[in-house]
Amino acid sequence: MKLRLEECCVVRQSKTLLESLYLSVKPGEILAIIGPNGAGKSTLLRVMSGSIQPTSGTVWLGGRNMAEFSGMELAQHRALLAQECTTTARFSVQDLVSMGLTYTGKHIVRKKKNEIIESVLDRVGLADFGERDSTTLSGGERQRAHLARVLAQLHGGGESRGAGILLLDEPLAAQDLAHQKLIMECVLAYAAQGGSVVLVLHDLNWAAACADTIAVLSRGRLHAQGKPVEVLNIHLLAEVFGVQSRNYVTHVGTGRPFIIPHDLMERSSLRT
Ligand SMILES: Nc1ncnc2c1ncn2[C@@H]1O[C@H](COP(=O)(O)OP(=O)(O)OP(=O)(O)O)[C@@H](O)[C@H]1O
Repeated sequence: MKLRLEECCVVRQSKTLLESLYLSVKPGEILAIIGPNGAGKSTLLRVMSGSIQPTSGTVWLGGRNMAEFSGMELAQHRALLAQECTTTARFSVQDLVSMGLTYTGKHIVRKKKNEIIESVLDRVGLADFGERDSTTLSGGERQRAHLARVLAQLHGGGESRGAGILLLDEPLAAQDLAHQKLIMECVLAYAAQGGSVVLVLHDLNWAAACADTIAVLSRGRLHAQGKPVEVLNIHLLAEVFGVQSRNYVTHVGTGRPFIIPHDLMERSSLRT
């Protein structure tokens, strides 16, 4: 199902958080949203998920205005992993994940629900954590438990292989390298099955390595949009992030850019 934003603006307390945005993601595509702190990335993701309405403009989901979707319909088609996932009540991890099935798993029998929960926990590297009190999880484990909840939601909606939309806000922020890789594998697998994925990422190299399209937000505006190789360059780093870098390299095998903090490395080597 295609998701498309048409001239979307968000204004809060007379401040424009998003300005006249046009953006789309189609089935099978991975879209990475990058930009400095406060650029409007999380706000954009919330608009794309339908959890907040744009002040003006329209979000189209499969050709229908998203504002017309019921909560149940939205739950079946898209799932949002928010930037901060807190867990205060003492649910077990499997109960936390089963909350993803509250709407979309109503018709599913208990045995099948348990299979879904087991499968998504395995995918996020928490196969042995089902019985654990979720308030005792580490930051990275907690984020992955919530990712499992979100995957379960789409699974219950029948969108595990197909037209669902997975919206992830900084899913790598709390993860070590092995788990960053595991999560990006989940993302690639979901897109390979025909799903759409929208990721807010601060790590530009993961965006460069895995995204089909990168959208660069700066002060609520779409500064640039295109393939990683078209978008990521030293001019962008200077203009949008205010970081001067003399160089970046291109990965020989794939032709995708890889950004190295070249100047910092040179300065560090002077200290040794
Ligand atoms: N309800 C609100 N009222 C006023 N300003 C808001 C409101 N919500 C968000 N903002 C501001 O809008 C801007 C965009 O916020 P948003 O969370 O979308 O940024 P972001 O790009 O995700 O940032 P980060 O990389 O730091 O997570 C920020 O300056 C934030 O302080």
